[in-house]
Amino acid sequence: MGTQGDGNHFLFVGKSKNTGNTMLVTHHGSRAPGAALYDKGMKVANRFRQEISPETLRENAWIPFDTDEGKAYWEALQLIRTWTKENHTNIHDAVLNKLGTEKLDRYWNEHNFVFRDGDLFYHAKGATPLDDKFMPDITGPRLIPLNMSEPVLIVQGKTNERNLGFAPHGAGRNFSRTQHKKSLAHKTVEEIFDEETKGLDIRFFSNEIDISELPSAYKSAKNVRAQIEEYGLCEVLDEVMPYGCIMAGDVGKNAPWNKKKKFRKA
Ligand SMILES: Nc1nc2c(ncn2[C@@H]2O[C@H](COP(=O)(O)O)[C@@H](O)[C@H]2O)c(=O)[nH]1
Ligand SMILES: [Mn+2]
Repeated sequence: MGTQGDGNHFLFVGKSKNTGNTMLVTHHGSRAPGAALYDKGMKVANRFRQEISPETLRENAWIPFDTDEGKAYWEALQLIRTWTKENHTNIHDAVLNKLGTEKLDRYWNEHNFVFRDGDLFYHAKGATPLDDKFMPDITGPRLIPLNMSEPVLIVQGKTNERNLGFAPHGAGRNFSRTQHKKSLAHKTVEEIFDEETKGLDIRFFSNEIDISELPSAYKSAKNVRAQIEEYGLCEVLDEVMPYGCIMAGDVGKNAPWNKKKKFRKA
């Protein structure tokens, strides 16, 4: 609790285009507790698959909701949701405490999660819910990060015939991490970093640049924004103009948790 993990998890600081206020945006998911639930859930789902529909692929296994297991899984998902929100809140509170300041406002949103509308379950991979029916306890607009050098979009929207009540949750990757690294192999890591992060304060906790998290790893923010507009997916209310961000960095080279272990042993 209170840490953000690695990969594309980030703590982003920027300025509201509308008000000039400083804004802090954190991105991480359900992390280890979510992964543990997923593993357990898939084992249960696979038992149902073998019983109900052995011809269905293992990856497409499901747990029927009208069973004890289905209800328990849904409840566990809600617990994971609470844990995730609490973890974000912890990080935001720690920053406020350190700065000795108060927040003006706070809101959050979710993506890559399961949302329910009556008997329908929406697996919103790559999407963030706009419609309040998916998040009755929601308190503010939704957020769409694109990449570290682009504004985070603050959006709102209603269900329409194209969006099913969801907006894209980000830009998404251009290609795999390995392909991305290969495509830039003719440059040094430092060159790539300097070119892509000019004017920004980008920090990696491990002190190792992770080029697979730089803007070129993600789809063109301009295209994503144009498509949001073309298809009327949601309305952009404000933009958080980037100042900088902190991420774990390349933990393959230098994992902070390994260092901590050594320190504890010493
Ligand atoms: N503002 C930033 N946005 C980023 C950064 N790294 C990734 N991203 C965007 O967030 C989504 C997250 O999606 P997920 O499915 O991987 O959780 C991703 O699609 C990017 O568009 C960043 O450092 N700063
Ligand atoms: Mn993510």
